Amino acid sequence: SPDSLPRFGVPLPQDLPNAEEELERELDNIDKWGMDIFRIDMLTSHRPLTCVSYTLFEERNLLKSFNIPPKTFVTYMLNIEEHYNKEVKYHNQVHAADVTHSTHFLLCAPALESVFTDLEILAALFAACIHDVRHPGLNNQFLVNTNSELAIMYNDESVLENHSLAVAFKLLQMDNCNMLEALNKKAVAAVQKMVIDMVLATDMVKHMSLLAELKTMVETKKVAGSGVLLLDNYSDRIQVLKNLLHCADLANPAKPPDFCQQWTQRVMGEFFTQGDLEKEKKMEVSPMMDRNTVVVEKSQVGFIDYIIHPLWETWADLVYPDAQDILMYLEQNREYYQGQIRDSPPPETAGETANGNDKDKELHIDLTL
Ligand SMILES: COc1ccc(C2=NN(C3CCN(C(=O)CN4C(=O)CCC4=O)CC3)C(=O)[C@@H]3CC=CC[C@H]23)cc1OC
Ligand SMILES: [Mg+2]
Ligand SMILES: [Zn+2]
Repeated sequence: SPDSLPRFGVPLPQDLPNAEEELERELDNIDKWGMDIFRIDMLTSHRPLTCVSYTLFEERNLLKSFNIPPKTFVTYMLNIEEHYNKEVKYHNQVHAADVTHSTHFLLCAPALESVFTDLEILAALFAACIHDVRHPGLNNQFLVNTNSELAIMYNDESVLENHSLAVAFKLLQMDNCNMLEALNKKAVAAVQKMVIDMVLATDMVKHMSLLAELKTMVETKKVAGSGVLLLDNYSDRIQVLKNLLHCADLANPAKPPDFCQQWTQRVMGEFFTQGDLEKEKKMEVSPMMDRNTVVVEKSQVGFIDYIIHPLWETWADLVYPDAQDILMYLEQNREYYQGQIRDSPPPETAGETANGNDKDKELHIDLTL
């Protein structure tokens, strides 16, 4: 019947004869880290978020568990997807779909089996879907420095993250969009609080404190007899979910090389666009955003060494040995970028060269050779 939903929630491109079977093949990898979200974006006419979230909610039986009418779920998700910015090169609906899929994968870790309730899983997937909605392709610092409407609205505090949350909960109130309508008030309040806590934790200013807490949790890790994590209070449970979403948001360098490199191109495209705008406005250009000075490969090595590896190494300890393959991809990608850096000589110690000779003399010798 006309009002029945398409199989994957979204209409498929008419000009692709076997789009449905191609899409089915890609979605067969939905429980694998290497699922090709870029191909799903293409096969769904750029609605990967609705397609992936619908597939995941069906697979996890969350629509039935919470009496979410499929039509309502899809209507809401299409609405959310529409509110991601297609012109933004990185923080668009493909990133949201990718983070939602990565969140699902991380929740599947054996160390987390039966640890989280369906309500907590719904909250985590929902948070991933909406966490960057209405992202303008500009960072918080830019919005604050330019006294933007958003920065004033949110008093300079996690401006983008607050905005995404407000938009997501506002859209729930639109016609036929309230996917949480069948939940009782207490459950809705619990989901809303968890989603707010998780999305606010994706603001990179929270990274160091989040990682420090995760390290403490790993050091004092309580494990049940079956080997799964023991989390017996809200604070510990939400702390793991915050870090899980943060890891999913910082998963690009830990993905198969060709996906990692596509994400790098996209994020640098977005960063350089902001850098150009900062130059235009005679502002100081933000770190990693000056297309004339940035060495992309060096930025990736620095990003991996200072941010990504410390986080993922700690996460991998928490769920040991479930994230070992992810760590492998991360180390492989780090080596790739390190190898791409035009071979600069090894760092010299002050005043003398690598083999201990006096710099000037060696330079002299070179010149006369
Ligand atoms: C695929 O590649 C990237 C994907 C996402 C980001 C994000 N970056 N950021 C901050 C930018 C400023 N930061 C740094 O400069 C960190 N840093 C150092 O301090 C030394 C070297 C280095 O890179 C912290 C992260 C974001 O805030 C984005 C939004 C949320 C999550 C990650 C995103 C960066 C990527 O490649 C550099
Ligand atoms: Mg964000
Ligand atoms: Zn994000």
